[in-house]
Amino acid sequence: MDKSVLDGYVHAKELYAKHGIDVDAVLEKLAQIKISIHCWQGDDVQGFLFRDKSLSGGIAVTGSYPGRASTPSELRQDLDQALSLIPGKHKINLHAIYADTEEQVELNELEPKHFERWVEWAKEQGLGLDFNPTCFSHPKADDGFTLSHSDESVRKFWIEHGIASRKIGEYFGKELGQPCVTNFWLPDGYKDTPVDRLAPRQRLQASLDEIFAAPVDSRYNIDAVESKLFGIGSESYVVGSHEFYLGYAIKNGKALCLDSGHFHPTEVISNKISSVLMYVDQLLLHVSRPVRWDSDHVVTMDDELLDIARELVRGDFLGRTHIGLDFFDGSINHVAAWVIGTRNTIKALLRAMLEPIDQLREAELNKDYTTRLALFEELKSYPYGAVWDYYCATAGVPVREAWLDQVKSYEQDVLLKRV
Ligand SMILES: C[C@H](O)[C@H](O)[C@@H](O)C(=O)CO
Ligand SMILES: [Mn+2]
Repeated sequence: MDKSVLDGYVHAKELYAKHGIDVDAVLEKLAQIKISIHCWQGDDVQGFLFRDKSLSGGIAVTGSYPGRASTPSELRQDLDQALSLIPGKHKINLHAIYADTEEQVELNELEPKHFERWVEWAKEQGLGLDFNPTCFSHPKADDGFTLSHSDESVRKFWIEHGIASRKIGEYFGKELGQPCVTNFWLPDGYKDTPVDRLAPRQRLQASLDEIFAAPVDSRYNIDAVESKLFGIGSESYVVGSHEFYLGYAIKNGKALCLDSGHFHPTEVISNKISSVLMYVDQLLLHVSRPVRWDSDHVVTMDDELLDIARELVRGDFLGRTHIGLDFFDGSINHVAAWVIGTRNTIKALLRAMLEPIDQLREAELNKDYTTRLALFEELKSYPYGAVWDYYCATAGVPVREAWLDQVKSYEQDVLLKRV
């Protein structure tokens, strides 16, 4: 290890120790945290099942950076490259449209066998897998409705897809020895003001009830539901709103997914975590970065990312929270996007773990808000970067921006050679 990295770490350890923080213990804990890295950043949410179908569901990728993956092997190759630059062992989050099969298979007919190659690869790499039914980019979702559709045959198709998805999740969990989180997000909603806000929600509830009634082993598969405020084309009304899913998750013992881009622009999910976890057992996060809308920008070290990490650490919620990422930026190198967003998320957790929480809590309880504020501010310039560098070095991944050279070489050698 570079001597300056080690020296920096030794100095940082001393400073944090003065606040009672055992930095070595923090790093051991950090290494246990798995981030669920979303496969869809790698190919602009295109998938492999319906290559001619463009992205729908009110979400959008902008940018045409060259080299995006167009086969499952390419996507895995790119993920391997990204993972070699990210410290720790993580999970990969797949959508149904990422099935690796030569068969022309419909979404409601998907089976574990269509994902065998993903499982093989995950085993080789020591990764977990998460899953999502894909309720968009499909002819049966073209009018903007899926599980809440008023046409029974369309609704049935999506119910079957939901059941098939949970079985695939169960298979992932069983094969990989760690539960798979299967997350339900659907775009259903109206562009303009509806007359009837209730009936679609009743239909969605009935569909979910039917999907979750299918026997699936909860040791291997965890069901999650994800709300949204609005999408492109569903600006006035979204069936699966926050209140709908919060209620559904509490009533039915499901995990709730909070996506940081799915609320009003000034509303933050960091402030929801402690409340939600009082009533639901497990939380799924889609860490993203909304810029003015649900734009799914790459996660940066901004205040909200830090506040999310702080809430998870201060509330001791890491054991009940599945931390997933959800961004898709087609204007930059696809591998770099994963590396930047994932490293930032882990780094934010590290920063949160390096806070003298007991000391801060004591100041707050004693109404010594001066000390609380002074510590908050001074801690901002504590040398967490030196701890991060040491963590990367010991995990065998590049220190600081050295990873960028590797991504640039990979771009030259692999990405730009793709046709
Ligand atoms: C592709 C994802 O499932 C999707 O981004 C969803 O999670 C979402 O956040 C939609 O806005
Ligand atoms: Mn999401």
